[in-house]
Amino acid sequence: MKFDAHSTAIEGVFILKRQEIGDQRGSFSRLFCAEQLQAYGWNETVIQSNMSRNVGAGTLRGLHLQLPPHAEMKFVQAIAGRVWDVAVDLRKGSATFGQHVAAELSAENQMGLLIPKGCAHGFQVLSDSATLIYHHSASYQPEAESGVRFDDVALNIKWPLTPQNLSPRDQELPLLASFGDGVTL
Ligand SMILES: Cc1cn([C@H]2C[C@H](O)[C@@H](COP(=O)(O)OP(=O)(O)O[C@H]3O[C@H](C)C(=O)[C@H](O)[C@H]3O)O2)c(=O)[nH]c1=O
Repeated sequence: MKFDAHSTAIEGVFILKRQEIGDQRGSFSRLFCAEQLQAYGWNETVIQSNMSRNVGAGTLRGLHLQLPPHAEMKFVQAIAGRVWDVAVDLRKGSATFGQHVAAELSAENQMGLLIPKGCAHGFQVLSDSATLIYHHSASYQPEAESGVRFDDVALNIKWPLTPQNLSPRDQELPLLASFGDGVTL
């Protein structure tokens, strides 16, 4: 079983399509493979895996990242429904600082987004509900949690639907300008 990888405009952000093998009983697919993902920069242990269950088209979570020394890589996949998944480059010295890439992730298209340290992640639900699985290379450290506002004009993210259901925290996240010239990793 192999992941079909596609690079993006942001270095280190990859779209990885998992393989699904079906038969008369249903199907089998691999959600993570350390050996294969090394080729796309994942050279650390999976420390935590999380599940995000979401209801309501338009629901938006993010854009979040953990700051050093707890910066983390994430591999995000949809196992039910459809989301518009976004990564924003906040790395100091990156040629794409402040830029973002987006991809539709769904149970059907089997796509996942590999997000390197120093990039913020967020998504918007496109279906009535959606469930995401995350693999993380670091543990959750609330004191290291940061993020950038989903509607910051400096990011110019064209969310497909009217954003809904944002948490109070997400509504108050800082703007890109507050990151100066970026996160030092
Ligand atoms: C992320 C996380 C959260 N929590 C607790 C903290 C809260 O009590 C509750 C919900 O947390 P939060 O509102 O931060 O969840 P999301 O807004 O979905 O955050 C996630 O959504 C964006 C899009 C991401 O990329 C991150 O994985 C993550 O930040 O779960 C934990 O106990 N462990 C965790 O790893």
